[in-house]
Amino acid sequence: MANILIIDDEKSIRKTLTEILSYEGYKIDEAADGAEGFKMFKEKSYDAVLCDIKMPKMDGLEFLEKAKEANPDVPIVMVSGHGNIDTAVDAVKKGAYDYISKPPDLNRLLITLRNALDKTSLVAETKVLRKKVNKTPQMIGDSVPITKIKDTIEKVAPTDARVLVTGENGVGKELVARWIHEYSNRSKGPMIEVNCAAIPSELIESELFGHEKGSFTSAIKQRIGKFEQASGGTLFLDEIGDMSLSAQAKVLRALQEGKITRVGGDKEISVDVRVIAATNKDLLKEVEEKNFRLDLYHRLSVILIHVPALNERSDDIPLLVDHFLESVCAEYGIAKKGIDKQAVKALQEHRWSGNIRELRNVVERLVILSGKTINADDVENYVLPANKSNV
Ligand SMILES: Nc1ncnc2c1ncn2[C@@H]1O[C@H](COP(=O)(O)OP(=O)(O)OP(=O)(O)O)[C@@H](O)[C@H]1O
Repeated sequence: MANILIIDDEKSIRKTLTEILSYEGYKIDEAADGAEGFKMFKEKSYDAVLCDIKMPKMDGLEFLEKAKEANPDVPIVMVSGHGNIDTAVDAVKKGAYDYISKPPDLNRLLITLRNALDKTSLVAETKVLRKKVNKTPQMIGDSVPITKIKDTIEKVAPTDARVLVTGENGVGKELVARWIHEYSNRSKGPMIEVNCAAIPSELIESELFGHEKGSFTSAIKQRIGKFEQASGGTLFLDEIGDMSLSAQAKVLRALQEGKITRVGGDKEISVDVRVIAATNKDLLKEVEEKNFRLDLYHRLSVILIHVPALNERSDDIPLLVDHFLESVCAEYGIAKKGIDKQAVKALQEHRWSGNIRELRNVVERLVILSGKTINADDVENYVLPANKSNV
């Protein structure tokens, strides 16, 4: 339930507001002047504040100014007497959410407050989403291979060199690509990802290079391809080993000449793109088997980064477990659970498939099924082969 702070020097007004709002289920704190109110505002987190304008010590406007500085996201509703409607309007200009007049009209009070609280939850939601959308996840680990990878990323990122990232499924290849982009001079540009394995071979060319209207039956509109979308940024070609030979020929040309032509078009379009590719296949073997072009392989693999599977860097497991414990518990909205040394050791000795997502799932399962501190018995009981049930 929402926490509301009421600041008013008139006891009777505080009492009325508190009665109405408590009845509606809000949790209320009261302060008798701006100074006391500001002290409480700093100490506790409120979802909204109702603040009188004329008060001794610190008046409503001063409170508003200070509170906006301390936490601009909390909506403040001014409560104004007859004489100071103008000041209330002024307060709204200075950042107050709205104002209500004394004596407070019940409906207007409740509606204003509800709107203000909706705003608070929207602001909070947007923050969470923004964090989710914008942030490249951390690359956890200080094992020798991960440290080397981080060093290489730092060296390679500012150049425009093409990078081929190899490794099994889910070992963190995309994360490597994201960090190269993030540390590069192109980080303000887009990072566009294409999963070559997920797109049917007859559509991959139009996906990569775009098409002109009417170039094939379903081409109803002109379409801009991923190469053009990534211009000024980075194009991440994931699962490149699954790309058809005819698309490979066109990608090769795009890399050689820095130009593409849309499917069904005849105009050459220059693109300024850095390409990072990834694969879980042995590309040289694919070359031998004539599934992959050697010339494209050479173009893509100026820098090679191999990301080892989890079993080859078990030194990183304690850090990864701690990291996932923190993020899983935060997602569930619970305090971070502990894990004892034996449990960590048991996780380190487990035969992992190599996929980091598997470790995260296991941590999530342990968080759900174990007590406050995860112990070795929990690991024994809950970290089971996929075909066994937890009960
Ligand atoms: N070193 C790491 N620290 C923390 N999280 C990691 C690390 N490596 C990978 N992850 C996380 O594990 C998940 C899988 O990583 P990612 O998608 O980069 O792997 P991938 O090799 O590209 O997978 P795929 O082969 O399925 O395309 C992601 O959620 C990623 O953020």
